[in-house]
Amino acid sequence: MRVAVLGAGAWGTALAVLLASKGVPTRLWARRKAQAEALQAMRENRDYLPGVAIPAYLYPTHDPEEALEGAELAVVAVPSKALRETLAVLPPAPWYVSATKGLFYGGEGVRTPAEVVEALTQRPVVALSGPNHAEEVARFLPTASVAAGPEDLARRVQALFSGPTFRVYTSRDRRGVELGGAVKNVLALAAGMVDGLRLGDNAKAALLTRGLREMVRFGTALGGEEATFYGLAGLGDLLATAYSLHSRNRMAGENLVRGVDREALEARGVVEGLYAVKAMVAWGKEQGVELPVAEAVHRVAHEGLDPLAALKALMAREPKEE
Ligand SMILES: NC(=O)c1ccc[n+]([C@@H]2O[C@H](COP(=O)([O-])OP(=O)(O)OC[C@H]3O[C@@H](n4cnc5c(N)ncnc54)[C@H](O)[C@@H]3O)[C@@H](O)[C@H]2O)c1
Ligand SMILES: O=P(O)(O)OC[C@H](O)CO
Repeated sequence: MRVAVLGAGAWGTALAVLLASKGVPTRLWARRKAQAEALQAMRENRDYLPGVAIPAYLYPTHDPEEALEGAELAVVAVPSKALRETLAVLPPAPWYVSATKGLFYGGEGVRTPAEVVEALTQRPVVALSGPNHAEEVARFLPTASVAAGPEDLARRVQALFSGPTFRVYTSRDRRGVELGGAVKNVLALAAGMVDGLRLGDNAKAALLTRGLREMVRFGTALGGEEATFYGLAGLGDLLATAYSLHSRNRMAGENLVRGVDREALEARGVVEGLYAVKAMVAWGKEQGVELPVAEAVHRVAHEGLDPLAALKALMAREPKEE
């Protein structure tokens, strides 16, 4: 039994390290040949996950055929913006685990990464999501995650990834699990703005609590179960990201406040919240649903509004019942 991990960024590498350290033969597909060669030569991913040794059972490759050869399943861990083009260049796997966090909005409404993988491959897909920083998972710090999808395959993912430092729960609510993982990135951008503006603990707690309500409103309207958003893949991931020094989303919020330009925001890695917020706001406008925190993040990140003005506007909203 072999596993293919698609995407040699921080998360793909961490998941591949986790599996290979359990003795699971794992092939890690890197988009760039030079990156695969560097991983082979140095046995370390210096660009995306420095300081973590690559175990013997992990084989990095740029060759699509070699990556998927004999794989029981493929774990998709590329940024959401690269999902379609990645699946287009790779041979199919029997089934997939989607570890990408993101949101798409188009003619078919809101789509999650697992839904996109399923539509493109016509194979079963389990989503794996939770409060999971690659830097900590790869260093074997205690972590919990959720495998959501068809029950038999979710259980298979649970058995495959579980170990002394990685505890996997199963869920049937794949949509809710993925919506939680996408919305928390938008809220983490807002949390980073509060941090950058030094507005204090009260402001951050208020923003995240109201943001959680927004996650529930958005997520249940799209078919997620309310309890999912109070679980690991919702509240759990929101806490891990919004208070983290690792988080690229939270850090991007801080950098937006400092006037760092849009291109430079992704210098430390992909910032999924910048894309997810577009999908959220477009959906909210079409459905006539208010999403005040997401709209404020959108105005700052994509329309150039001053962050302080956006936060003041949130405070000045019409008084209401909690
Ligand atoms: N980093 C984490 O802790 C973490 C944890 C859970 C989930 N995720 C999710 O995993 C996904 C990947 O995140 P990451 O942290 O590994 O990103 P990263 O920024 O560390 O790495 C991105 C990787 O994608 C590759 N890439 C960039 N553009 C590409 C393209 N157009 N086509 C193919 N490959 C491309 C890069 O070469 C790189 O290998 C995101 O959706 C993220 O939200 C990340
Ligand atoms: O670094 P971030 O902000 O993409 O967050 C990483 C993971 O999603 C945390 O669970």
